[in-house]
Amino acid sequence: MAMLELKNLTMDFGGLRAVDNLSLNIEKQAILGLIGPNGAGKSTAFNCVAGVYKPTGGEILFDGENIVGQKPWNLCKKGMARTFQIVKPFGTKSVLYNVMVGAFARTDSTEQARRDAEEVLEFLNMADKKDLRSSSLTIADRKRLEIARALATKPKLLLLDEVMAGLRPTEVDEMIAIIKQMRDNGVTVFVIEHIMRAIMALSDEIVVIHFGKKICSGEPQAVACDENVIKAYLGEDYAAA
Ligand SMILES: Nc1ncnc2c1ncn2[C@@H]1O[C@H](COP(=O)(O)OP(=O)(O)OP(=O)(O)O)[C@@H](O)[C@H]1O
Repeated sequence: MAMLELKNLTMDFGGLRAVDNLSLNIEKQAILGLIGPNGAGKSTAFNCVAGVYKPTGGEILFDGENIVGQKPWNLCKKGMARTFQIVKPFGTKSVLYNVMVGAFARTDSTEQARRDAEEVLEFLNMADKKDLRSSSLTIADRKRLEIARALATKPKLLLLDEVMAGLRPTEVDEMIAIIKQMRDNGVTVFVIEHIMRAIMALSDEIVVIHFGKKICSGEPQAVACDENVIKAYLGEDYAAA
């Protein structure tokens, strides 16, 4: 059974159809990349999956259960976590405190939350930064902190929304390695990303949307050569490179 299945997912904002009959499957422990031009409907699709929006049509099966209409905190308890495009930690609080907030989704014990948070920070190579104020972190570390907060909730499915935007090439490489490691540890990953090099290196499968509709899906190499994808998103320069 797939970890996540979208069946004809549709989301209308008044007269605007932001997501249009989108269907896709993410197998357990796979990484699926969702790409498309600005305004294609990627974040809206994420927000439907994460329970922020109630879709106007279709079904969302999370580990076999139709979760349409369930609230984000319920979904978090069931094992879904997400990061946000705009990173907003509690800036005056320490890195550790911020990650413990995530860990409290799973436990009422402060000691347990601290242990879980420290373990996650260790995994993300941020253990030495745990006492720093979050507002003092670099962009790359803020992105890691965002992932740490999500990971501390112990998700089965992690939704990553542009976690590589603004990173330097070496930081992108580190992030790719971290995400693959998370997958190897058992997490299924649904990722939105504009950096093509990263999405190509990461994804087992890529789905491309344009005006809310799926225009292509498949293995990264095949998607990158698809004529419709080149026209709608990648451009001729990418194809020639
Ligand atoms: N809350 C909202 N109310 C009305 N329209 C919205 C809302 N959220 C998104 N939209 C519209 O839905 C469409 C899809 O937007 P969305 O943010 O999902 O695209 P995206 O693919 O994530 O874009 P980007 O790559 O720029 O983040 C756009 O036309 C956008 O203006």
